[in-house]
Amino acid sequence: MSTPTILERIKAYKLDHIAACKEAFPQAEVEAAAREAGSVRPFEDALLAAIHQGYGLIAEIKKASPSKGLIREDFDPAALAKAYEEGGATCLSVLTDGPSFQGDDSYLKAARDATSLPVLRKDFMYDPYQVAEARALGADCILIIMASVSDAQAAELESAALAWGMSVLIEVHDREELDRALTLSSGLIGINNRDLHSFETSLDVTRRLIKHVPADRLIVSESGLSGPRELAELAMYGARCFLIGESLMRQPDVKLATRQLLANPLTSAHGGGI
Ligand SMILES: O=C(O)c1ccccc1NCC(=O)[C@H](O)[C@H](O)COP(=O)(O)O
Repeated sequence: MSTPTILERIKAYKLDHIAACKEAFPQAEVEAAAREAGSVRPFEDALLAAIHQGYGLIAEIKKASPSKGLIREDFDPAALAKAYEEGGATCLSVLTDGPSFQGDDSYLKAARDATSLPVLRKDFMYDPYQVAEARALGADCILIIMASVSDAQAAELESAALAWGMSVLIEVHDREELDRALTLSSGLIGINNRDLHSFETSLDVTRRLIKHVPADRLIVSESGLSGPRELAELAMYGARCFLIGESLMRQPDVKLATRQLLANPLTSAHGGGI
């Protein structure tokens, strides 16, 4: 038997974790908490508005990763969220997975309470229970990783999120996943430059897949992005939205780094769309 990849290992412990959570907090209780969570902040609409003036940035609060280990020692989710907001980020992404990312549900709440930005719960979703849980925490968007779910699971997760009024970011890494994603209704397609089985990361993934995404979907290029030049280069291919974690988390001044990243966006006046 071959060694499981990181994504397969994450899925295995996550399914155990979901079963344990369901024992401890029955679905009806979590749904009641989700109904009390207050209004949803418009995640997809915020990105659509942002790209009229520049780039849409989903700035990620990420303490550690399986590929890099600890990324940021001085880690205060509320302060980081504020720095991102003041630096001009459009939305936040908060990793809530503990075992692989040193994340925590409380980080999402802290980050969201500290800003007015819409927030993505960045986690590995397999069950509508987690969607209700995400809403109960205050999340405005969930992630569906096509590499880790069946078509039926993806549709079930999407419809649960839409029923809660949330946005859905559907993440793909190859053509087959993209074709499957396009059978769903969400307008947000994340092209992950990182292969979640091997960790190999290349911006060629965005360059290759972007031309197969219909114009009515909003593309978010994710992972391995580190500077304005890279954003401008992908903007030439038609990407206007970016999800960035590690390179911003490694900056001593997160607000300044965010501001500098967004300062001179490539606009249509420069041309665009190769
Ligand atoms: O970041 C990882 O090493 C990783 C490994 C396995 C599954 C998921 C992983 N990351 C989750 C993400 O999607 C990224 O945090 C996100 O796209 C930001 O990427 P980056 O800017 O490279 O931190």
